[in-house]
Amino acid sequence: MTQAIEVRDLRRRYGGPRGFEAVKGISFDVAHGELFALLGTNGAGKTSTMEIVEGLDRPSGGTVRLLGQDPYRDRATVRPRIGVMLQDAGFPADLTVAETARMWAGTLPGPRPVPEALELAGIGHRAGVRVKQLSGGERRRLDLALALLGRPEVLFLDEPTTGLDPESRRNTWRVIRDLLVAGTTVLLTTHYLDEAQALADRLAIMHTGTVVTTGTVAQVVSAYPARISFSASIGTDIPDLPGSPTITRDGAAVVIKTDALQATLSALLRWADDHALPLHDLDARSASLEEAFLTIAGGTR
Ligand SMILES: Nc1ncnc2c1ncn2[C@@H]1O[C@H](COP(=O)(O)OP(=O)(O)OP(=O)(O)O)[C@@H](O)[C@H]1O
Repeated sequence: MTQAIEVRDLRRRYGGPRGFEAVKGISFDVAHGELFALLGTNGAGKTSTMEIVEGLDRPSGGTVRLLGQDPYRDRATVRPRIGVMLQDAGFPADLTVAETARMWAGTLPGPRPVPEALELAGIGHRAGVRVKQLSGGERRRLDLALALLGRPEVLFLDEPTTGLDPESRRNTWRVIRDLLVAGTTVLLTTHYLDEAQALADRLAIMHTGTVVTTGTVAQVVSAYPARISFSASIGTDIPDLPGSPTITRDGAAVVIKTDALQATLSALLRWADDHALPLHDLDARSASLEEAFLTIAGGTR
């Protein structure tokens, strides 16, 4: 079966052939019904990538297939099958929520009933309110409702929960999960790593226009070392430990990074027991998505 989205060696240069290359030859696939998250530092190229996959922009190099078609050239046939959550849909602020949705629905073939889309996005209770009176979070929900109006097969969500309070974020996550269960494919950008962890089947971490790592959360995280930290009396000699860990000390604070958490930790605890040495503030954990991200953002991998 073909993928819902296929991106091959995608490039996007701004300002002509000698201009700035914001996306430097990236490749990824998104299967039907999958949520793929693009993560990355500011300016990494996520929005540039998203806009090309949506068909808003032409690549400077490489190819993109969206639902088997070229999203830029075949935009007229692809557009009705996708939903894009715009940051600011640009409707008159004097219209009410329901009027805005009806106006948008008027441009779509076979849209959902407006009340259904508003309820789905959790903004049904504000249907009669003028857009200019909505809070920032309510605006984001209206943006989501508009994206859902066309019953999209592929949904593009560019930072969908930025500015939402924690409860609204979780409501939006529920909406997204329900859409995935119903078979919708989702391409998401987010700065919230917990959002990617909660929703993404697979993800890519971008940095300065390239994909540095991609895979499931577990696959991405497994490439980074686990971390053990504790405080020990200054002058204590830490023994050789299995797993070839790197050990750094700052006064009494010790940080051990290892690819073999269980073996390193077991040996450390045995050694501490044998010497009746208390390890204060002992903490041991596998790498997190945040650590992988920060390592990449810091340019150390
Ligand atoms: N129209 C444009 N003309 C020139 N440069 C642009 C244009 N759009 C984006 N860029 C540049 O391309 C790079 C990538 O921008 P992009 O918006 O794709 O990054 P991003 O990963 O979405 O960042 P953020 O997380 O800050 O939204 C940035 O350096 C940006 O300044």
